[in-house]
Amino acid sequence: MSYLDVNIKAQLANFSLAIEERIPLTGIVGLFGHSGAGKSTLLKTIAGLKTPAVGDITLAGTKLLATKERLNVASKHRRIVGVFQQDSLFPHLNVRDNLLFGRKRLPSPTLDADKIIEQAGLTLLLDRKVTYLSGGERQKVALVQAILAEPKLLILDEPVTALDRQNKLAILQLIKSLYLTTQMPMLFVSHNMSEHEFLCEQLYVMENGQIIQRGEISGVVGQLTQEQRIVPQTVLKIEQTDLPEQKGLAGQNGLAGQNGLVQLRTPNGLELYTLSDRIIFNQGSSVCSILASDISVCTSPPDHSSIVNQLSGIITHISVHQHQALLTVNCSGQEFFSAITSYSLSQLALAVNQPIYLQFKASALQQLAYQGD
Ligand SMILES: Nc1ncnc2c1ncn2[C@@H]1O[C@H](COP(=O)(O)OP(=O)(O)OP(=O)(O)O)[C@@H](O)[C@H]1O
Repeated sequence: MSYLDVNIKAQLANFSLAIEERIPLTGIVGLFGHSGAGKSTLLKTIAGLKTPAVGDITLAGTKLLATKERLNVASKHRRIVGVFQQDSLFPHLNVRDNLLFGRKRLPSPTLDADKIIEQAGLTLLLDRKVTYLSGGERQKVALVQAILAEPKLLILDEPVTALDRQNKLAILQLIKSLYLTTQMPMLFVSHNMSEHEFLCEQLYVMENGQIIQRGEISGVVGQLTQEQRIVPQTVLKIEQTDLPEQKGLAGQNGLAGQNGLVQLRTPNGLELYTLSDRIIFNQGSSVCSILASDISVCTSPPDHSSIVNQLSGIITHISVHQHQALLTVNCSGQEFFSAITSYSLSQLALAVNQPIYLQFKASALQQLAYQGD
């Protein structure tokens, strides 16, 4: 396994950055932090765009910075490429030439460029000028351009923040599928936890110039919730909506099913209900979320309940902080988060590995983003 080792100290006016971290480059690694936490400063330092007062940075065994030895590899030689909120495509070049730009410098490229361009759905756009692309298409080109430069580390710094929600999921899904194809080390930075939950297995959390949490995403999310730093939510991929009565468009965006309910199905076969005005219907896949505070639990199957979403699962993790408890529950392979009081936790005598029933209203299931055809 390769690592990104960062051991740096920097002072920028009133802001101090102090990082001492060994980050395993496996899966897409998430970096979360609220505005001003120091994410951009850290990324710029890793990429060689800022030099800290003291420190060492080593990427996959190659030393990039060692201030004691006066070693500071120039940014352009670090083999670290970034994709940002705003792309920096060359306006005078077409899509093909933009895509292949960074590749020219590679002595022996290993990725199959045609295959990746096809995977990203860019083949038909190759001859088009980038000034004639939509925002989502431009970001796809920026992403594939970065991947085709075959960096040792790809930094994705808020890459979907500037996109409308219709394009967000398409780019997130593309990042995921390109990671699976290339296994390229990726550091994904965002202040949106849903995006991390969708993409990352490992998460690092920054605050005040330091990494304050690290580890497997569900554990980190649980911890942040308990400390009331974030509102936790379950993020679900939705594969299809398939009630036969969902025929005919209602309103601008949605499909009206029977009683205004729309049935959704996840890839693991869970069938859930939402309200027709909570979802933009499209034939493509979608992502929905439910706040942990909207999911309640029962130790026996709920009977005669008005709540339409009822699932059975197994408790896999419980974390308690003051008067709040966060349960992680596995239902047919999908993790759900439920926030309950520690009073309910003890009243119901809940424990890890215990079978349990979850309930949440249709109105609690909201769409995060959707992908068009
Ligand atoms: N050149 C500089 N001189 C002085 N202070 C700076 C400089 N660059 C950044 N800062 C300060 O460092 C802190 C961290 O900024 P940074 O941009 O790294 O945060 P961030 O987590 O990336 O935030 P955002 O998500 O809003 O981009 C901020 O308080 C910022 O004002």
